[in-house]
Amino acid sequence: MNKPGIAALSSLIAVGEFARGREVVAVETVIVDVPTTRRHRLSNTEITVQSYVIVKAALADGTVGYGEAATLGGPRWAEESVEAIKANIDTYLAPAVLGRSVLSFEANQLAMQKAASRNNAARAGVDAALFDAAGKSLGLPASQFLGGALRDRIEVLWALASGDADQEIEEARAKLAAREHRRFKIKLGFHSPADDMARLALIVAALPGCDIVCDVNQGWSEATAIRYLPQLAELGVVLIEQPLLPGLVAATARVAARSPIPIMTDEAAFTGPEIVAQAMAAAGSVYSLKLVKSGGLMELKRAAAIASACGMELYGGCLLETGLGAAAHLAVFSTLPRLEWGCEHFGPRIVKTDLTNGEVTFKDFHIHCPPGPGLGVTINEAALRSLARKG
Ligand SMILES: O=C(O)C[C@H]1C=CC(=O)O1
Ligand SMILES: [Mn+2]
Repeated sequence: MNKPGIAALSSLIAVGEFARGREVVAVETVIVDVPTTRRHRLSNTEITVQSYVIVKAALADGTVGYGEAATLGGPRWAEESVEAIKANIDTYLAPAVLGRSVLSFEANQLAMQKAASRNNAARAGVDAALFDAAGKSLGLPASQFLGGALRDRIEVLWALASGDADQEIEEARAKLAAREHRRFKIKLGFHSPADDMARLALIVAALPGCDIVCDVNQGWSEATAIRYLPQLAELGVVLIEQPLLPGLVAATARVAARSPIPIMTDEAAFTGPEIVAQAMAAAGSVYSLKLVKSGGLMELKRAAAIASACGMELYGGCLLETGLGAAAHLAVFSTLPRLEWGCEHFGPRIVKTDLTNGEVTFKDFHIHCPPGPGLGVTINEAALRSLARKG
């Protein structure tokens, strides 16, 4: 059987009346450096400034869409840095989608995958801008292209990550009092395990009734994880995220087998085959969904389907995105048949200046999906200009 090429598929769809005027005519990028409200520590990096690449896609009909590619601490959380993301979008990904119909979502993603392998955050940034432009041009929310929304709000967790228990308790109490968050993620692995346990015990005692998730960001060995599992269980921790290095699949599976607390796979699985490998090895029973891992909105929805089919529960992960990146995730999360663990898109509140005009809102412990066309957010152009990296 002859397989139609990407170009042929794209033009097949592009003959439709809806495609007219909806060709991508420009893709521009800018790096922004956004200070955070406090130091955010992980086992292997820490930040006081969050850097993103903001992607602007323009259509022939004059519509403009925006997307965001997030990083954490330079090329530390993952291999992509904002400098590399910008260069690879400008040189490879933008030319791959220019001239194509913005409505050819699958063909555009395939063209980007052909132009650059991996580069998931970069592809996700362009993909989000295209979904935003497509939705704004047609007056439809991006979730409509993904099967339509099943929910308009999602329970949202807040991460405590200064490393100072007193500060963290005060921060959590303020979030509780404002009825914004009642689930908290504690970052572990930057203090000694014994110090982390003492810090965790103080936080748990100060927050009765709150769900506590611990993210080790690969900071422990198998032996350390096994040694501290009983204490984590005793403290009532509900989920342990990425305790070991991604390559330690068998060791993580042994930890999972002894753990009364489910293990969540984060950095260990970006692609579909990686998700399947983790699930088949029994190394994780919950999967953290992130655009920077999956490379696009449709791809993120596929990752959710793969993880679910393997029996994993789903958690809406983040990389401290602004309202723009959060909205791109919410467009997908809102359409998922299952999202057992809610999400953690606290990013718009940890940055000192959000890049949107506040369409993503936090109320009654939920993040509310912005209902407008495209990703449902508009860009605060003055903030974008003032935070854009110069030179
Ligand atoms: O989960 C991560 O590993 C990355 C990031 C997301 C939330 C947070 O506190 O850190
Ligand atoms: Mn994580």
